[in-house]
Amino acid sequence: MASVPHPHGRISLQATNVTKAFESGRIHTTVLHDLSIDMRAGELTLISGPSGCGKSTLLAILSGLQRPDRGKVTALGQDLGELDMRALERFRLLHTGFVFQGFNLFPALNALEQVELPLSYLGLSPAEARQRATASLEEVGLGPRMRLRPSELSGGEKQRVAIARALAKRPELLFADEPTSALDAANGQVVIDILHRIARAHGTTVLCVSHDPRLVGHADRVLAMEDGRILSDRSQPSLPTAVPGLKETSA
Ligand SMILES: Nc1ncnc2c1ncn2[C@@H]1O[C@H](COP(=O)(O)OP(=O)(O)OP(=O)(O)O)[C@@H](O)[C@H]1O
Repeated sequence: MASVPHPHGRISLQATNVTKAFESGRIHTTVLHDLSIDMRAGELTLISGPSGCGKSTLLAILSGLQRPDRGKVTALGQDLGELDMRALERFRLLHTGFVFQGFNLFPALNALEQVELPLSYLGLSPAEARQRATASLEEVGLGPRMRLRPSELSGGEKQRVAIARALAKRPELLFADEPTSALDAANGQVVIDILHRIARAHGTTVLCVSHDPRLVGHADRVLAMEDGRILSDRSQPSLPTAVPGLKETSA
């Protein structure tokens, strides 16, 4: 698998006139209204907004997990609507990483094994998988703790394992759905700063959705969403992302 890094600043992910509705019995709810946005490589974009405004649905559509009813999603130059289910799955495997609120770790595996496991699906040899997994865990500051299982790690550390697992695939697109909501303020800040550093260091397009207002200052760009629409779109000078214990990587 050769994943070519998308140049920093280049538009890498785009939604054009996307509409999505759900039917529940006789109730028809339009969750996304003719929404258009684009995101750039090397940036952390935060989509913030109240519960139920459509953030997770938008993330699912942008990542190819769901299809829009109308409109188009272009990821890394590929119109996702042109891909059948199998091709879409392959696209996601090769190019995307996900981080979720609940970490989604296997209780019986240590941190190193959690990160190695998905690399086998990419066809990496065990030696390559180990080398990549180790590098990713070191990058998120967990080098010394990589032999520990989830029950032996704090919430913040578990989320860092989940980030390392996504990072080890070297995805061009990294999606995070409420990655800090199970964490206290300090750990939440470390997690968002790690995601920010990944965008910078690897040219990754990082899209994070959250209703946590504390994250706003840590993103390159903040899209405020309400009732299925983008209300404001603000780029901002980003804060330094020095995280104690993290390995420095060059951009
Ligand atoms: N599969 C589905 N079937 C029916 N309704 C759905 C489905 N998925 C989402 N919805 C509805 O769409 C609306 C938006 O949901 P979504 O999860 O995208 O919002 P959100 O902004 O991410 O909320 P939260 O911050 O609480 O996670 C909600 O009213 C939800 O009930």
